[in-house]
Amino acid sequence: MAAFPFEIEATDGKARTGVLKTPRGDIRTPAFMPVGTAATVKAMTVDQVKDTGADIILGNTYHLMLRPSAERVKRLGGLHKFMRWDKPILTDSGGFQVMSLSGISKLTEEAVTFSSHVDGSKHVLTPERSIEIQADLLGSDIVMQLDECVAWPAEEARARKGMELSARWAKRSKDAFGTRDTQVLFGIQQGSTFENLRRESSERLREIGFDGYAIGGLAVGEGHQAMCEVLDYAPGFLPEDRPRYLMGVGKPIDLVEAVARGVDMFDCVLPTRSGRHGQAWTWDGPINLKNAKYAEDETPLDPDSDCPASRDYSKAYLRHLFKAEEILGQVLLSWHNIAFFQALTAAMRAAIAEGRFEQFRRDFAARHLGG
Ligand SMILES: Nc1nc2c(CCNCC3CCCC3)c3[nH]c(NCCc4ccccc4)nc3cc2c(=O)[nH]1
Repeated sequence: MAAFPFEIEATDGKARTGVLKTPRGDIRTPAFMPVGTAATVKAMTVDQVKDTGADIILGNTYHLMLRPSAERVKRLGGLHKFMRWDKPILTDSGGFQVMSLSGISKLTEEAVTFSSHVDGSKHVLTPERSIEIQADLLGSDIVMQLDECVAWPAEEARARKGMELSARWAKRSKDAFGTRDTQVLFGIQQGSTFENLRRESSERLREIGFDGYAIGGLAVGEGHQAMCEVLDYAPGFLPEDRPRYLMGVGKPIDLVEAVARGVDMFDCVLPTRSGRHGQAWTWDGPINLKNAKYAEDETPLDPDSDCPASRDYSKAYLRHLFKAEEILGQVLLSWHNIAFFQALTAAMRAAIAEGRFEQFRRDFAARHLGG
């Protein structure tokens, strides 16, 4: 019996809508998970994040093990208490962040060793240590195996090596995790853009057995089309009765096209990162609020939204805040963008439940990409 029941309430083609039930609360899928890298969803309070409708956020092993250290978070009561977020938290295992953030790093069968981008100190991440940090010290609800995300493009032989290492680390992660009744472990499918490797990766993960399955190794530069081509088959290799989480994705159109191919969960820094730089995501596509055309535009970003940042402030005011480099601009736009991503997933859940997802998908693309 899975530790977290996943109830699929409706399907429409390959798209699914359901609920992943956890001791800290239900996660409605399709779900967008805001990224809370250093124990904060940047520029937002946890009450604002909750206000957007987010059911779960991400925490980050890599950042928190470097600062303030996982042991200190543990001594302070764990990540939920530390940051005052009482709903579910999913933590990534840290390997991906090492490869993309830290300077010197070495990857062997045993571990990833690296020097901190904060103070240059040396650190070691093994599958076992990552599980200890996530499950025992941070106390996250959904734990990710340590994996190797192979850079794109990759030769098949290189992609196979990374997939097989990740599969061996999946086993070590599962053994270290053991059986727990209030936390779960997700495996991560690898294999770059090779269908046979993706299938093999999935078979190895299913043999080991996980409560949920992530699709890794994508959104690494391959582009929307190539990602969709992999998603035409990769989700289907994973158990259909367990959640499928596409890591690091993505733009609104990526979410819609991935849901159409059977994906349930997403995370991306895009809404918060682009918000801090003045980019607002809307049903009519992204807009850059620093653009002079908004200088006297008194309309809000979305008058129909229940998010104050989207409904109550004029584009003229938001533009002013960015031109004046006022912190409030970053706060309001992060809030708006997260609220938009939550409104998008809520609209997809409703469309699937009502059997009209294909129409939603066509209408969304026409309006959002229409220009
Ligand atoms: N374990 C693991 N993590 C991956 C991640 C990190 C997901 N977010 C983690 C959060 C935890 C805290 C930080 C992030 C990925 N992120 C991306 N693309 C991001 C692309 C992107 C980059 C910048 C802006 C927008 C999109 N591909 C990913 C692949 C993997 C993977 O195979 N394995």
